[in-house]
Amino acid sequence: MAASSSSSSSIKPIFTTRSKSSNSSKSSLLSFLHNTNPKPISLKFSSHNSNYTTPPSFTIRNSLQTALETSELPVSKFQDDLNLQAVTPKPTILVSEKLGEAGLAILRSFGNVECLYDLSPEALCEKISQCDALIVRSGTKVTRSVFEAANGKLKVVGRAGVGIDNVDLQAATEFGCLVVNAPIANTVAAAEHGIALLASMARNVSQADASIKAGKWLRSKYVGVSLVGKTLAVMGFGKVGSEVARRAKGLGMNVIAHDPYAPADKARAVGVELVSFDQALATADFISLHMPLNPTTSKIFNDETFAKMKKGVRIVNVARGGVIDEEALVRALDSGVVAQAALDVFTEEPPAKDSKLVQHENVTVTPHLGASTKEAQEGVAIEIAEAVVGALRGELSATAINAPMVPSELRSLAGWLCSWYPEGVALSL
Ligand SMILES: NC(=O)C1=CN([C@@H]2O[C@H](COP(=O)(O)OP(=O)(O)OC[C@H]3O[C@@H](n4cnc5c(N)ncnc54)[C@H](O)[C@@H]3O)[C@@H](O)[C@H]2O)C=CC1
Ligand SMILES: O=C(O)C(=O)COP(=O)(O)O
Repeated sequence: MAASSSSSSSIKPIFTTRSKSSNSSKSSLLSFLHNTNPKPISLKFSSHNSNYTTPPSFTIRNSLQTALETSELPVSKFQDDLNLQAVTPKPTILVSEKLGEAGLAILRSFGNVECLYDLSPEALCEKISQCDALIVRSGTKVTRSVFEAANGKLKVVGRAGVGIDNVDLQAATEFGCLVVNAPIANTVAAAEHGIALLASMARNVSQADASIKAGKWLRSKYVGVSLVGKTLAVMGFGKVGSEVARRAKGLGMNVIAHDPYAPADKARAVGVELVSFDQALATADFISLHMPLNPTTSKIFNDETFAKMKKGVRIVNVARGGVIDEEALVRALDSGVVAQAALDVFTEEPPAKDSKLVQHENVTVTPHLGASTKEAQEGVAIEIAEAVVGALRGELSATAINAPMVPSELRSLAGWLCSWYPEGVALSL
């Protein structure tokens, strides 16, 4: 494939585009074709070194379809030529973890849906080469091996939730696979779970519950601490963090937040003061974690940072286990620097049965339930199904985490066009 910045008369066809206003509702993977730059740009492809001899995937055809519909070309000529509608097969969508019915219904109306919930990593790699899209939650690791095994067929990975730390984004991008998530629908559920853990930790609810079921009646052992008037540091003032802050203020807490990227006016609007990381640690009676897991936040809570906390601090984590050095947390609990922790998430999920952290008497745990309400799961399922179907249709995704599709699609499109037009093709924009 060769690309040049000038057009050539020996090359056909020339795709020109209509003005943006002519079809504003239709976004496309080829939306960059809607170029308002008066200087024409053209990409020239020739078949000389193209490896593409097979017809394009449905995604490419859908993108091309959209491009044709929004162009000034005599569409029928090309539609007849390319037989876009007739050759489009139904995509295969693999759902590897439990997804709400409403989302599955949307997916089924568009493609062939296979729900296989307990695939081993090896079985996933074996299956993936037959799939156009994969939908996961937090339990499926979408590793480089998965993208390698997909052999170019996998076009979209949909994360039915927020955190995308279980998807190798670098590999996805390299393999031309779009990753989309569902960032909105589980925000309130996660915030409510954070508040549930905060309150139950402060009043020893789970320990007291276990003791009474074991035949004990320990009223003095389980005297708790009050929330009102205490300082809560929200670490990560995004969607979940800000909802936790709002609710904590309703409980009479003094709320501060640390987030290097949060706008001060957003915090002010909730009545929250944005502070530095160290200031948050030094001031807080309670710390609630709501940042994503990434290389910057990995084990950001460690021996050094626990040492900066107020003695007797209480920590809630509904973000990701990996933001805490779990061995350091055990040490901090043993020394009393951390009085209690309430954890929904763990570095390894599920954690080992004999995990010192999980078994610690001052630790309350739940099995990654932050997003697990009926309402949130229905919402997330719809949100991710719409995002995945949109991406497969060739539409530009509002929740794309990476954006590898344009070059990849263009390469595939170029190869395919070259197989139809061996003398070469120019896209004039
Ligand atoms: N336990 C569960 O079931 C759930 C867990 N989550 C976790 O919660 C995280 C947050 O979710 P949302 O609030 O929806 O995401 P979000 O993207 O709206 O908020 C994350 C915030 O963290 C901030 N941040 C990034 N690096 C930071 C750092 N080093 N220190 C402090 N703040 C930092 C960002 O600026 C952003 O404002 C997700 O990434 C996910 O891992 C989300 C939903 C459910
Ligand atoms: O949305 C998130 O980031 C979550 O952690 C929710 O995870 P889940 O989809 O319940 O496995």
